Amino acid sequence: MKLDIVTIFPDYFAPLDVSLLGKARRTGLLDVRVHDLREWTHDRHRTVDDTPYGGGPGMVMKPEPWGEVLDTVAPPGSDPAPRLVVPTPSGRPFTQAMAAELAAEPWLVFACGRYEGIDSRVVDEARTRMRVDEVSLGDFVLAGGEVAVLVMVEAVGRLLPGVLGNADSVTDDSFAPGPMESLLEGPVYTKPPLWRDRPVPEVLLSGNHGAIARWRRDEALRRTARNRPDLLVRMDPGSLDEHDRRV
Ligand SMILES: COC(=O)COc1cccc(COC(=O)c2cn[nH]c2)c1
Repeated sequence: MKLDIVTIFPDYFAPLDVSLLGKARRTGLLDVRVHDLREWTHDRHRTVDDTPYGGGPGMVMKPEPWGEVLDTVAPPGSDPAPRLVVPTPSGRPFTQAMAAELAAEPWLVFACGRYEGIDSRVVDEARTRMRVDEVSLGDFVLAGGEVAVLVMVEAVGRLLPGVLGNADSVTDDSFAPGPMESLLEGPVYTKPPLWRDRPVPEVLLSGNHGAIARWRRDEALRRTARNRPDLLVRMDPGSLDEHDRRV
């Protein structure tokens, strides 16, 4: 997969050289390129922002540099065209399903907004020649898109075959399709069996895989009911059996 990231703070993406994603880059699974938007400015001060039309606080990112960098990074007529992903508080919610969808794309371009945002004509113009997704990571405001892009690159990158050591840990993710879909992960344990007078739940040491699976589902249901009741109401009632309802 090819990833292009456009930002005024390229150093934010140094972390992509470490850990899993660093290995994926070195093995060629991921081809990540970071572009400094200021290289597409032509004035002495390398200006990327200006005051908002209609007044109001803060600054808006000028359209010209964005138009030029997107023309360079994703020349009109590129085939396949890339998918442009723009993190923004006013976007569609980013979910595991969207991460999986993006992981199937051959080429993603991430645009990191700053200040009050990017001149809206940039996204409008980009839509004429590529798919554009304005994506929100949650109901909060960051100073810019860089951290949001790091989150999305990690969420997408770990789904790429070969990037993660153990493919199984992707299939039983929270929110991954299957019987535990849209349930939160339950508690996990490892050695020692007793730690500061706290034992590991007996069932997990029993070797009774049916009982272990049931216990894990019960714990996932309990945690979901406690922390994310909204997920439970969204679940298909058919996927909850009599036992589930009593948990
Ligand atoms: C068209 O898109 C834009 O103009 C994007 O502009 C901005 C401006 C400021 C900050 C950000 C980063 O995104 C978030 O803060 C964010 C995403 N999810 N939750 C919070 C982006």
